[in-house]
Amino acid sequence: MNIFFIGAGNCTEIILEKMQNCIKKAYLLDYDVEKINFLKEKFHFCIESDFFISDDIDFYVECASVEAVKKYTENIIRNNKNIIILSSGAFSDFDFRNNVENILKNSRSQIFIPSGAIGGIDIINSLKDEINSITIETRKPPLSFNMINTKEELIFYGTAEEAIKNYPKNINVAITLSMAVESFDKVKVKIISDPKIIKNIHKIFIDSKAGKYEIKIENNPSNNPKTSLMAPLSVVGFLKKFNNSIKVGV
Ligand SMILES: NC(=O)C1=CN([C@@H]2O[C@H](COP(=O)(O)OP(=O)(O)OC[C@H]3O[C@@H](n4cnc5c(N)ncnc54)[C@H](OP(=O)(O)O)[C@@H]3O)[C@@H](O)[C@H]2O)C=CC1
Ligand SMILES: O=C([O-])CC(=O)C(=O)O
Repeated sequence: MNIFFIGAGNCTEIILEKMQNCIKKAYLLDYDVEKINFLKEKFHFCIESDFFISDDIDFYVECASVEAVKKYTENIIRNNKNIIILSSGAFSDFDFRNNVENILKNSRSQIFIPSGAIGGIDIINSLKDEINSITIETRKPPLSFNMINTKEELIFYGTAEEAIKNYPKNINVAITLSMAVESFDKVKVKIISDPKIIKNIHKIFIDSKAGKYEIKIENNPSNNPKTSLMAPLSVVGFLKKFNNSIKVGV
């Protein structure tokens, strides 16, 4: 398959590594030419590229930033191409979300938001209308927040929308949950900078008419300490099972 990557950083490198036997051509766009050159050297099927739309491309994959999602998605879906988005935080912007939904009404495109650094989206998909409350508590080492606190510190408590405004590279997971719940008011977010841990830990508490659920995820970080290794692996998992005729856990 041919993939256009928006962003040539940490997640893109991991996806390329894991998908190298399945990718024919990987187009790379990034502000940083050195990152592109590094990946071109490592994976010979990589090609530096400006943004373009082509029938040659099977998937656009965004592994860059909230801002990049806002810059490129509308063009991609106006042209009936599919995109996988990791920086799901972009969807907390009402105008952006609204425009995308309107364009999709007349487009054959699909937007795929992987579960990224969390799990339990299957539970939410099943219970959506039954949920009374949902909270995510995210705990990461201080380095992820460019902090040097020596004691545990609650650095944010509030809505998912406010959380992603304050921490656009650390809490996309809260917007992924909000998209799954189809409510931007319901998901409450706690963010803790914790010097005692080396993992990125997400706890999700769901109270619903069908039952109570607590999901704890202890992620190893990737080379980017803000980003859990599971986030790019969720894209790999999705791409590998996309063409399967039997889909499990849908
Ligand atoms: N949904 C989820 O569960 C998760 C989502 N994420 C998100 O995934 C994204 C990728 O993470 P990761 O690979 O670790 O990040 P990296 O910083 O390693 O790589 C992102 C690359 O994209 C570049 N970039 C950003 N915006 C643009 C743009 N508009 N045009 C061109 N290049 C751009 C960055 O350049 P520069 O450094 O100069 O900005 C950087 O080189 C991040 O937004 C992260 O927050 C991460 C973890 C979990
Ligand atoms: O990788 C993680 O653990 C979560 C993350 O950065 C995000 O949601 O933006």
